[in-house]
Amino acid sequence: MELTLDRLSARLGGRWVVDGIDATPPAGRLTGLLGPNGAGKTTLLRLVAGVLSPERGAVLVDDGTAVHDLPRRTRARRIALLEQESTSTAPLTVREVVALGRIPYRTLWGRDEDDGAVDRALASAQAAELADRAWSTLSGGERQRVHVARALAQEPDLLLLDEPTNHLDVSAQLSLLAFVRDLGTTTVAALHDLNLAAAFCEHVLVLSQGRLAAAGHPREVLRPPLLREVYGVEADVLEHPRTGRPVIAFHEPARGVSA
Ligand SMILES: Nc1ncnc2c1ncn2[C@@H]1O[C@H](COP(=O)(O)OP(=O)(O)OP(=O)(O)O)[C@@H](O)[C@H]1O
Repeated sequence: MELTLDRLSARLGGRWVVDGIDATPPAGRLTGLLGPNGAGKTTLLRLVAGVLSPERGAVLVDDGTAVHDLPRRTRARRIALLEQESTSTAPLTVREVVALGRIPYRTLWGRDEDDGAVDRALASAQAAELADRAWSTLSGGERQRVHVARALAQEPDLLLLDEPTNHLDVSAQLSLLAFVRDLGTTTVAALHDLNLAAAFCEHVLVLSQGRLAAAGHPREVLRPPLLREVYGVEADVLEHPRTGRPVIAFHEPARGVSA
């Protein structure tokens, strides 16, 4: 899906939390949404998903249709949002949780048009072995994989992931991001781990206090002056010996000096 953010702005609690963002995440690729705590990443993802309405500007898809003008069912089929720390307290099995992602595809009689979609999504998210478990008994990392499966079951054209690697061990983090990168779906993922973003993203957007501080390929964007300005950290940026991508080696903060 083609996606354009056009002067996108939203105010929460009387403050501009997303402030005039212009951006074009590349279609069919993985874009990392970066920035310190409170920078506006979650709010931006919710605006793009159409869950929140912008106060100014717009989110445009395809030939320039505003996300908010898409019919509800179309939006539910085409855009999946994996929220941070999604919870579900209902006594559901994992398969039932993933099947919630298929609701926009149910016919009037409640039948899914594609009864293989749930199994495909479970397999892709490496959660197939959890299918018959009770949701409430899963570990944090297992729950995260199931949430990813639910978003994949929606078979969206635009995948929005808020900290998808939360709770995942290193192997699961690498497999998830490699999978999402190779999916060919326009994906925007809020990430805190800059080295994961550097390794897997084609494009990164860096937010700072609601504004776009930088955008581009991680190699161009993730440089020491930007890391200092946006995150208040010192770092050396090296080159990965195998991939040529940036590897960020952070310095310890100086004692007694706050960022
Ligand atoms: N409903 C709300 N009312 C008032 N302020 C809000 C509301 N929701 C979010 N904010 C504020 O907006 C700012 C941006 O929040 P947001 O959750 O988008 O940031 P984030 O970049 O996702 O942060 P984190 O990395 O900590 O998850 C924060 O300062 C937050 O306190």
